[in-house]
Amino acid sequence: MALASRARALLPGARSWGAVLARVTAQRAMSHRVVVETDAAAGVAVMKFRNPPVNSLSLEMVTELVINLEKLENDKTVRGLIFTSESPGVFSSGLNLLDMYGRNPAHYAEYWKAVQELWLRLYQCPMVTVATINGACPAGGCLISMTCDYRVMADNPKYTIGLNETQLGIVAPFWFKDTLVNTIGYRASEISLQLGLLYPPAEALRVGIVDKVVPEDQVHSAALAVMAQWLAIPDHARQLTKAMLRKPTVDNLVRQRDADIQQFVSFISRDSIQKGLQMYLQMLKQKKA
Ligand SMILES: CCCCC/C=C\CCCC/C=C/C(=O)SCCNC(=O)CCNC(=O)[C@H](O)C(C)(C)COP(=O)(O)OP(=O)(O)OC[C@H]1O[C@@H](n2cnc3c(N)ncnc32)[C@H](O)[C@@H]1OP(=O)(O)O
Repeated sequence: MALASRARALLPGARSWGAVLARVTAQRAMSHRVVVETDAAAGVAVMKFRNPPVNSLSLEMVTELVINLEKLENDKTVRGLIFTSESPGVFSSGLNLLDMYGRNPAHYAEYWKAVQELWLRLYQCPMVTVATINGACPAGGCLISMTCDYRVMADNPKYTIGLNETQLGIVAPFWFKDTLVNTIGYRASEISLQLGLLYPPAEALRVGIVDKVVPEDQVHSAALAVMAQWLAIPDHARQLTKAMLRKPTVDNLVRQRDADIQQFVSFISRDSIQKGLQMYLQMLKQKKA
């Protein structure tokens, strides 16, 4: 789908092409939450998250990620893509709680559609994708990294990774669960998802939610070495294999996208869930104080 069509699909409030482009352009002009650096000779791009303070996946950030991904997919010189945080400490704090709290149903629906779109695009990405996890990586941050072909994590015990949704009193949707099961297996997912576990690096490696743990100062060179290994495989063979492996999981969401949006809107709008999110946000503030 062309960039403008994608933008229009993601920004349903906009009534015309001009409005879509004006809105996207305005978002871009305001800030760049995603920085892309491309090494054309190596055929590798690095996408850095830059959404202070904690790289939360706000609607604007998700939209920028989707637009940048589409641009890179259309650039035939780029075969590999590395995700990382521009500022070590937090890879991504996950979905933006402020897009899920205190908003109206139309906003929740728009947000969820954009999050679905990001996952669908990342999970089916034809490029080799490597997550360089150089900070905390809960919930939606973990989801993004699990969509990648390979995960390298910095060996810092302060950093944790996992789907911790139940700890917030919310439920990871089925496609988050499917992605986890595909990554660490069914039994480990039963334990991990119900308890909302966040794993420090050594445990993350043991359970298989990351593939490699390296000293913090080597995390980027390790990701580049992994990328070189994967890029040695002919693209067409690797891409078809990836598509074959991931198609059933993708189809599962594609079949029920609208129902999933409705379920999200109805779940997140519940008073009890809103109350829980409010308390969680307060807890984050108090922890800081
Ligand atoms: C049955 C049907 C089901 C259908 C589906 C329905 C439902 C829902 C599914 C939803 C799936 C959700 C996925 C998610 O990703 S939810 C987000 C989960 N994220 C977290 O739990 C992480 C929370 N944050 C932290 O743990 C920490 O902030 C940190 C990432 C470890 C970084 O710590 P630190 O550097 O110490 O920063 P602070 O904690 O001080 O935070 C700085 C400010 O940032 C705000 N913050 C943090 N995380 C988020 C976030 N995810 N979204 C928005 N804002 C966030 C924090 O409140 C501070 O704000 P302040 O400066 O105003 O106090």
